[in-house]
Amino acid sequence: MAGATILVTGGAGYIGSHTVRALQAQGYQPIVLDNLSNGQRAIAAEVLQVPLIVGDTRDRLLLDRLFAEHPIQAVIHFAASIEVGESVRDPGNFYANNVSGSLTLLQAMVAAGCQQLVFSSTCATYGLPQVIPIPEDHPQAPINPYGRSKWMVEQFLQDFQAAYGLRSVIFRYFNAAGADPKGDLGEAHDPETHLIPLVLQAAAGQRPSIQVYGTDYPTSDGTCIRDYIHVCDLADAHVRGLTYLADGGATTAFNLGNGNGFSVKEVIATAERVTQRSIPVQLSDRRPGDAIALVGSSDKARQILGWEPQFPSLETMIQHAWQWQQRCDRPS
Ligand SMILES: NC(=O)c1ccc[n+]([C@@H]2O[C@H](COP(=O)([O-])OP(=O)(O)OC[C@H]3O[C@@H](n4cnc5c(N)ncnc54)[C@H](O)[C@@H]3O)[C@@H](O)[C@H]2O)c1
Ligand SMILES: O=c1ccn([C@@H]2O[C@H](COP(=O)(O)OP(=O)(O)O[C@H]3O[C@H](CO)[C@@H](O)[C@H](O)[C@H]3O)[C@@H](O)[C@H]2O)c(=O)[nH]1
Repeated sequence: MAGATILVTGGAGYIGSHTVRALQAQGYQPIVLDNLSNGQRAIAAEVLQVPLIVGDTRDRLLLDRLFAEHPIQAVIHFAASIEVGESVRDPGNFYANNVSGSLTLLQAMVAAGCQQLVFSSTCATYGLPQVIPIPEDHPQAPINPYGRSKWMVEQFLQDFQAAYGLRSVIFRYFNAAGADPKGDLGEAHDPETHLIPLVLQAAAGQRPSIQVYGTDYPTSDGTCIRDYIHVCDLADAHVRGLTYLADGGATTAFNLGNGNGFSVKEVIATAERVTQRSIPVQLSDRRPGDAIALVGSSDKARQILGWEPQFPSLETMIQHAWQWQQRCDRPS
């Protein structure tokens, strides 16, 4: 499939931009559709020099035009609203963007005869885990609108395979972290809500402290536990997902994580070691919608896709994110 045109929705965002680079490295021709609500025009247009169509996944006329004008072999669908806390405060916008946007895209794909999709889902679809590490066949019972929005789309994908033959790889990521080791791509959200970049902003003195959301969880130090996965390892999995679909693979879901859980306090301590700075901490109430612990088994992706994370260490992820953070600090 090298040389094939791949539509990447949300390709100006964090995981999408790293995936565009991985596609380019393998000889694919990515084109990006992004409404720039949370993405960076300069990253797409200047750093990656990828064709960027500024538009929305809910715009069916635009999608029909894109499929008519480009020989799109497959779609990688990142475009979504992503913050758990915001989904609790404003579920309407979440469902409108994540559910309607995905449905509009799927219908446009069917109309255009494009039959292969890689979809960004999340470990948040599992809800409160009954076993750790979580396998893919764990019951899905999301506890926030964000997770529910992704779970709904996962169900559409089963129906779309049965009815229209549209096949999908569903990736349930754990917590994306890190940055391209080259140093020119990374997480650039404004405002930022994710733990590691916020911790590094506190280390850099750009914010007075890092707030720890909840210290009374039933974990060893009272703070939430997450499984962090390097963004370049996520990007590599997407390229493998395309190969799986091109080889005729049926719709299925894969976890993408490292299988190691780190508490919020452990992340902060690791960041202090990496940056050699002390990071002021403010203990706060729990954030609505947060699961206590999310750690996944990714054996299925290893076995079926031959995927093996290249940067499994949390220190390395934070090191790469710190390199990116310092580059962003420098005047260009
Ligand atoms: N970051 C994580 O840890 C994580 C974990 C699990 C799943 N995910 C999923 O991965 C995907 C990418 O996440 P990310 O962290 O790169 O987020 P991001 O916000 O950096 O990227 C999403 C991109 O989609 C664009 N977008 C949003 N709605 C759109 C729409 N309707 N039409 C066109 N473009 C739109 C945004 O402008 C942004 O560039 C999302 O679907 C997210 O739910 C992320
Ligand atoms: O200032 C902060 C920010 C976060 N946290 C905590 O750190 C952990 C991680 O939070 P965050 O980095 O916001 O990620 P999640 O809420 O776990 O969500 C991310 O990871 C999910 C998969 O677990 C994805 O589905 C989401 O899209 C993505 O935003 C959580 O326990 C938060 O409560 C803090 O204590 N202080």
